Amino acid sequence: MYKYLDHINTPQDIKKLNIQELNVLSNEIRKFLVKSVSKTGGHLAPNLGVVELTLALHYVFQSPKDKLIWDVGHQSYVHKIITGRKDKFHTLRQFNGISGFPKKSESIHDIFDTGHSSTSISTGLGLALARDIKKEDNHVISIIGDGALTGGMAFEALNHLGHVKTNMIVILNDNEMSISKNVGSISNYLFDIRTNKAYKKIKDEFEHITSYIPKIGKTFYRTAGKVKDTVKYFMIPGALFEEMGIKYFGPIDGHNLDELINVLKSIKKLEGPVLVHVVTKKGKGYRFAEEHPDKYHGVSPFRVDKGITESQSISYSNTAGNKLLELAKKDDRVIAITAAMPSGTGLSEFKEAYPERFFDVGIAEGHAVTFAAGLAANGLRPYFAVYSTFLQRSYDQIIHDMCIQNLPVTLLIDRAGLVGDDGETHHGVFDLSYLSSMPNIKVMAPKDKKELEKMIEYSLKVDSPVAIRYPRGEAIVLESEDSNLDIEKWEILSKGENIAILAIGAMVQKALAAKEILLNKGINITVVNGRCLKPLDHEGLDDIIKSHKCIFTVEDNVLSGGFGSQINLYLNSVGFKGSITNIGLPDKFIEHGKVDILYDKYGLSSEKIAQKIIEEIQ
Ligand SMILES: Cc1ncc(C[n+]2csc(CCOP(=O)(O)OP(=O)(O)O)c2C)c(N)n1
Ligand SMILES: CC(=O)[C@@H](O)[C@H](O)COP(=O)(O)O
Ligand SMILES: [Mg+2]
Repeated sequence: MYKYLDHINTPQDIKKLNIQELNVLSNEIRKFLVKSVSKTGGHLAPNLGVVELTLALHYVFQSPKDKLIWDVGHQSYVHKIITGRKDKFHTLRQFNGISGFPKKSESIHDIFDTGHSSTSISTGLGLALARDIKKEDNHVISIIGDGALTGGMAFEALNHLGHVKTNMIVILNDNEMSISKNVGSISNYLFDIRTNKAYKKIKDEFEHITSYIPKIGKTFYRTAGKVKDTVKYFMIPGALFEEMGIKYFGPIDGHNLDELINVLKSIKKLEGPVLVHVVTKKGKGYRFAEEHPDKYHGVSPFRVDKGITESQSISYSNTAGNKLLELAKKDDRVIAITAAMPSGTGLSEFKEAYPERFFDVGIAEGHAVTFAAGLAANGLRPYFAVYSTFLQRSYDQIIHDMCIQNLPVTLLIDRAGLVGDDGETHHGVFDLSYLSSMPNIKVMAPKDKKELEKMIEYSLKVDSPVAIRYPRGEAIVLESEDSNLDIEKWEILSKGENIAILAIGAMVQKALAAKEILLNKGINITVVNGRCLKPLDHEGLDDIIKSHKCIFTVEDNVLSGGFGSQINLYLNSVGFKGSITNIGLPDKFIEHGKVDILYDKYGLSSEKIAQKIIEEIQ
């Protein structure tokens, strides 16, 4: 089928090919990627952009002795394909299949597990300094994208690297894209480097003039040296990195295997830290992805000849974005913030409508929270829309900058609960636990679309931090006549006898379906929408325990510290004598796979909830 790819099983096989053959192999890998990812879904455009770069790295270095660390890791598919996982590639991101990110458990060539951004230089530096201490001999290579370089941690690591000056290589894969167009002053700086055509001409002229200087006199020579240093800041590509103590090489064409291999071979011999600036095209080789690298960053299954079809359904993300836009029209204090995910969080239209009140801060979730707190401290009403898993980066900022000062920042926490295919690094299953332990913040989760809208409206009326968490995907609308106008009060959705399920967020729908299953078996239970976790609706709970002796709590969060834990604490404090059973996620990292498969495996499907209730009451 494939002339070269069929014979590539280990990185050693790459080394047997010449440049011409490697170029043919690159084309074959692109075909393979498009065909395979069109069936499984996955991060297509980032991988199409790094085919030659990955081959060149494996050609020049000796993996796994030399350590390749992929930042975020969403662009490690080519690396996976040539390190023995080509035959399993059709299982990518499927339950029990290979992961969409590097996993040490999968291969000796995967050095470090990733999924979150901007960690590769810190990891690499740790590996390199451990190597030095243990007197080992290998190369450490961190491959970081221009988007990931907007994350503060990357700069903390460069700061450290330039100081300790150990042997380490940083490959900066610059495709001008984060998920959307990359933003920020560093991104502008890289753009200037890439496009500085005048640089070479001016540099040549300057060197020509200064070559006469020794004949003129020492003083002038010294002065000219200083001028040259100053000019360097403006003229020499990568001066920023050079000044940090890191040798800069580039920009290099990341699709030219000859050039890539030659440069990598040369820098391999150098002492000290080196940064190689490689310019690539995201989506290269597949027309649709080249034209819309943002839309092809991560894709669901699609037809290769037609490209992706965009979903027509309204997601929770779009619901939140639309509601925010509506509020912004009426209230000019409303500000929207994203950390490099404007479209994923439903803010694209807000960005178009109110560019002056929209901020993309780059992959900088910690900064986003403190920045929002600053805006709130000066009277504005910032909304930070962020995936639950990435908000973990802001734990201290939420406490120190939002909650202690009781500032009215609202966190719109998208992708809460199980997210599916991205797996353990991306599930948003800790937020209820860590947020509900913080004073001053209100923590909510809507059962459906209408309730999300209501919560966002409510957040604008209160003068304190608010966190609203909602799941990935289509926004459902549940039938309910909510007589309760107070969103902090719980809602009784169905009245039964003696047994009550208290559910939160996406689990309310599961609880209602479990109730139907039980009704068919002659068991009539109460279902409560526990939409506000903090403050906890004590009055509502008091009423429920008056008439129910068996309480079940259901949440798509870890059991430890979450919805059920908070209810247990309260029921203990009032001396509840009945039984309480908590249903939620266990104390382990949850693997990847379709959400419904995972719900079922971890007891959160309606069938499993009903089954658990039957077991407990028998
Ligand atoms: C902490 C964190 N925030 C956000 C994300 C979501 N995310 C994944 S890839 C990506 C863009 C990365 O851009 P870049 O590093 O340039 O890689 P490219 O896809 O362009 O190759 C973002 C924002 C993440 N993985 N981790
Ligand atoms: C690699 C990464 O972190 C993102 O690309 C993430 O996979 C996006 O997830 P969604 O598909 O839910 O937007
Ligand atoms: Mg990029």
